[in-house]
Amino acid sequence: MASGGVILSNSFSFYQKRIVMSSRMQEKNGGASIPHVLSVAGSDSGAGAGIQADLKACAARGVYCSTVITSVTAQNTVGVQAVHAVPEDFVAQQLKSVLSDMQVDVVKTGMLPSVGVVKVLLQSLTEFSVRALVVDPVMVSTSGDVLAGPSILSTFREELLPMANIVTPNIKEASALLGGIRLETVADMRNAAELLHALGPRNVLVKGGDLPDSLDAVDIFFNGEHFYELRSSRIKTRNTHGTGCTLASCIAAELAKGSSMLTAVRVAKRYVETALEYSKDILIGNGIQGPFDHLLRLKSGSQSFHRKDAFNPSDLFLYAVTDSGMNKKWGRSMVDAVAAAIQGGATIVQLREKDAETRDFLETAKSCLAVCRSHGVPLLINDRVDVALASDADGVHVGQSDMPASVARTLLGPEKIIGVSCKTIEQAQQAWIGGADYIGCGGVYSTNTKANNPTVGLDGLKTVCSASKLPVVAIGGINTSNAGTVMEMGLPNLKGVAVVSALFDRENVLAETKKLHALLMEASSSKIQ
Ligand SMILES: Cc1ncc(COP(=O)(O)OP(=O)(O)O)c(N)n1
Ligand SMILES: Cc1ncsc1CCOP(=O)(O)O
Ligand SMILES: [Mg+2]
Repeated sequence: MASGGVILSNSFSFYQKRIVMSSRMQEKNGGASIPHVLSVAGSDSGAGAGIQADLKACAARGVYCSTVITSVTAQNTVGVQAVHAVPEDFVAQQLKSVLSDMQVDVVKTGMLPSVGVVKVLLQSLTEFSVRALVVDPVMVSTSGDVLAGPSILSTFREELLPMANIVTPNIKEASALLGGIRLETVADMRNAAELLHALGPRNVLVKGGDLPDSLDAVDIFFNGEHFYELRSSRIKTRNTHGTGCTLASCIAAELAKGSSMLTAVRVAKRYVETALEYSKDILIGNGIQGPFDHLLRLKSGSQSFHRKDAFNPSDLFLYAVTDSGMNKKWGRSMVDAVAAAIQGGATIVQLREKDAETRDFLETAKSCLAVCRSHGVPLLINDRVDVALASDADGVHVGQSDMPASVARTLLGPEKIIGVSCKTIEQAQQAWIGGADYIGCGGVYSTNTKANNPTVGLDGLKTVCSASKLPVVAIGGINTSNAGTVMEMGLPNLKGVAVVSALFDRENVLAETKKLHALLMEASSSKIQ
């Protein structure tokens, strides 16, 4: 077994020290520590790589990230215009500030511009215990600019790599570390991984993204015993600036959370692939290589991101809630039914699939979303936050026995719409506290669509509407013969009606939706006068 690695995971003295330290911290602060990565790297003014990428990657992976800046680069998507090295004693000062105060789990290195900086780092690591060292041997930027000269190679080989728990070179870096050997095939990468491992790091990941003539991106992971060929399909995008820094930071983050090395590498690869796929079309800067979106939020075409208002309560005016059984009975597809309802005047749609297989539900959601988006009508998913996330729908509607609104909000983020079914003032209050956007109140009248659902009647609706801090939509047994009555009551916060059978258990969805829409328009205009 290699002798390298800052801390051997089975090192008794290390754990003794850590246990003493953390219990002391908790005694003092009374709180729990959170996984912590320290990034020792250079700053990228364009924020695609370097310290900025490390911060975003750790944030995306739910890990705290502190920073020691080794160098400040003037950089954009065109290239590196200038480099200003931070004096070595000031790098040492930053290291001391962080490590003497904070409980760092994993140190991740990026740009280490001089032998002196490497030595300062190694000295700090002998003074302060951390659980692992992840070395991304940054030498050349993706634009081809040199970030660490050849003079540093022997220090990397002889002093840094033996301390590393993992080193993550790309093909050019692996070649440079091994004296310029040719790396052109997967077999060459395996050979390089073995040679690098012999220098002392406990694990090696040789990244094959730059390997010519390959449809897949192949990385070789070697732990001293086994080789793993980690393959993923190559994503066609210009937005790959910072992938190396991000991958290494993500490995560090997963290690800090307690993953094994192989799991950390696998998770990190999947995360980078997802982020690249998600942001393959975003446009930042005019150079040939752009940054990507670590937080998966800038995706072009995502209407929900670009929507000006996260939620407009007037969208609740005519709320169409689907039912696949009814649509099947009348011989039409879900997409056709949704399109007809929108054409007839539905202002929001909820996909309510109680019996569908998850895979079919997701496909239906995606198809319906395309229709809804093309008409600017929000699409919500009934019950299933996972399907809402996977389809990028505009939100969810949850009931009292479904996922709590507060949890759905955490998962879906601030922009998505969340509706909650409420029959009482207390439930309405809880929905508001939980971060919901609206409440659905009912059943107002009895219905065959939802079994075992006690009605609240018009009185119950009135009680909830009067107390609610959120906009309300009435649901349950509402149709063309009673919708006018509901709306003409002029209840505070009542914005519209939600209907299933009155639209979808009918032969002509378009005609029925138009009829209900006209009636609601009339009821709301009579309310204004
Ligand atoms: C707009 C709207 N209001 C209420 C409901 C009912 O939701 P829930 O109580 O979770 O019952 P199910 O629909 O899941 O059976 C709703 N779907 N939409
Ligand atoms: C889902 C739901 N939640 C309360 S009543 C109800 C069913 C509404 O269906 P319909 O409009 O056919 O009465
Ligand atoms: Mg439900």
